[in-house]
This record gives sequence, structure tokens and C-alpha cells, in this order.
Amino acid sequence: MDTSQNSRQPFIYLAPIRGVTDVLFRNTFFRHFNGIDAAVAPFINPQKNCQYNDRMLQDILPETNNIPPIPQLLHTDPDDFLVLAGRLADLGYCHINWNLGCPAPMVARKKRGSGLLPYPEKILFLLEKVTSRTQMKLSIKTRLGYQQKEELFHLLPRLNDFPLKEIIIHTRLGKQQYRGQTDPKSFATCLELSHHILVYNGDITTRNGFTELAHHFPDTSTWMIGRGLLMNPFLAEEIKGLQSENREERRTRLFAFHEELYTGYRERLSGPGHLLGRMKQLWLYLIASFPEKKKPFKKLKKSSTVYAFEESIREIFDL
Ligand SMILES: Cc1cc2nc3c(=O)[nH]c(=O)nc-3n(C[C@H](O)[C@H](O)[C@H](O)COP(=O)(O)O)c2cc1C
Repeated sequence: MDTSQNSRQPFIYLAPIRGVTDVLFRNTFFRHFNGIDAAVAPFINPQKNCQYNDRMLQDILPETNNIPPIPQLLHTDPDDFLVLAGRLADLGYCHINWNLGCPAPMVARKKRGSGLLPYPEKILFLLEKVTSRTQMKLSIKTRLGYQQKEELFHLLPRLNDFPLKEIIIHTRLGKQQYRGQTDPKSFATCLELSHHILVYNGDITTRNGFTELAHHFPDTSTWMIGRGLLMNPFLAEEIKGLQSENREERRTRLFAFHEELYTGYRERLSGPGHLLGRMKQLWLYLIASFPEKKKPFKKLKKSSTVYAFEESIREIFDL
């Protein structure tokens, strides 16, 4: 094995996408596609005074994850954070991620996720308490700010003395949700302000787009991709130059992935409503791999029975 070659390869995280990248998705994805080095799991629902039974942690239980992900916490109370961190340590985890990026209004209103970014003192308070009381590696996933990018610009120098594994930055503001442009220029400013390893995240959807960013940020070696991988599951292979199949072979691999995922959800989820809801959520992105299939996609979105859904899948895959 040529390790010198491997060491030049980017490290690529699969981003957490709640409602899509759950344990079944991650296991299936890792079995069918290459190029992803690790995954951050969607956030664990924060609870107060809770011991977290296995059911609440089912998405990240090591025995059901073929490749254990990095569990993500959304707490803002240090004591509650530490209870969950302790439970995760007992499960064998040694790296956890703190979500300072979620923009959902219900979350941000509670000063969680990106809603905490305008309150740096609260962030520092949690970090002081948590980092002094856990041995686990802690990383942060954040945005440029909630209202304005100066929020992160002011925060980053104050994070320099904390023992953080890395800081993943989705280069949007919380108030943008998932819309509008990302802001790679601000990532350059962040690199100047932080002593930590910074991970770039946001709108990497093509190999060329990745190459352009990598050219701008030659010292950045770790990247996170979410929707780009859902739109094109071969993207990490393409970025790493692992992929050389023709269109037909790609379609065959994609279908095998889809079949396994669909079968898995059919066994796990009760009732066609849940099953179709889950699959349609994925297809909002995956349809980008089938640009000429607008008509069957319309049918897929409208499908209310398993029969109608499966028929539209056959049309999309030309079966
Ligand atoms: C539907 C949806 C759910 C998401 N859930 C999470 C989550 O649980 N935790 C998190 O840190 N980010 C979450 N994100 C944000 C993504 O991880 C990622 O930061 C964002 O989509 C930008 O990266 P991308 O353009 O590569 O997708 C979510 C995004 C979407 C669209």
C-alpha cells in the first residue's frame, strides 16, 4: 500500500443529516460506496436529568454500527452534557461532537445549535466545565454565526486555549438556514483566527467544486460533505480518484444500494407512511443523479402506496 499517496488524500466526513443519515443509511452507504473516512451522527435529542436508555441511543449503539460514528450532542447545560458524554464513554466512544450549528427555529430559540452563537459566554462556560471533566476528545460543528459572521470571528480566538480536536465550519449563518450562498472567504478569515484544525463544510457537490476549494485552502485536509453525497453517492470516490466505472455500472451499484436500504427500512419501519416518508426524504437529493427522470420523480413524490413508489423506482432505474 502506498501510504505516502494516502496521506495526501483528503479526509472526508459524511455530514449528519437528521432524517436521512441514520444507522441503517450509514451502514448501507459504507457497504456500497468508498471514499468516506468517518461519519458524524445526527444529534441525540437533548434531555434534562436523563440517563439515556439504549432505545434513546439506538442510532449510535456500537453493536449496530458497522463503523461507529462520532455521536453529536446539542446540549447547552454542562451537567446534562456531561451525563450524556459519560454514557457515550461507557459505550466505548472517545470522540464526541458538539452541535453549535443547527438553525431550526425551535432549536435556535432555545439558545441551542447556532442559536447559541450570539452568546459566547455561555459557550465558554460549557467548554470550561466540560473539558475539565471529560477525557473524551471534543470537536465542534458550527456556522459562521446566527445573525452575523462576526459572531464566530470573535469567538474563535477565545477557543484557542481549549483542547478541541477540530472545529467543523458550515460556511453559512444560522439565519440563512440552508439557503443562499456559502461564504468560503470567511473560512479564510477563520483559518487566520483559529489555532485549531478547521474542517470545511457547505455545498461541496462536485469534484470540480471540491478541487477549487482545496486549491484555495491548501492546508485544509479534512472536509465534510452532506447533501452532495446524497445527490451523488459516488462523490467521495470521484474526489479521491477511486472511480472509473461507466454509467451503466454506476447505475447498477446505485440500484443495489437503494434496494438494500429500502428493504432495511421496510423491515424496520411500521406502515407505508413511515417507509415512504423516509425514502422520499432521500430522493429529494438522490434525484440529482437522474436529471432526465423528472416525470417518474413527480410520481414518486406523489406516491401514497408501496406499489406506486416501487413502480416509480423501476421507471427511474429503467427496469
Ligand atoms: C435535513 C437536514 C438535517 C440536518 N441535520 C443535522 C444534524 O443533526 N446535525 C448537524 O450538525 N447538522 C445537520 N445538518 C447540517 C449538515 O450536517 C451540513 O452541515 C449542511 O447540510 C451543509 O453541508 P452540505 O452542503 O454538505 O450538506 C442537517 C442538514 C439538513 C439539510
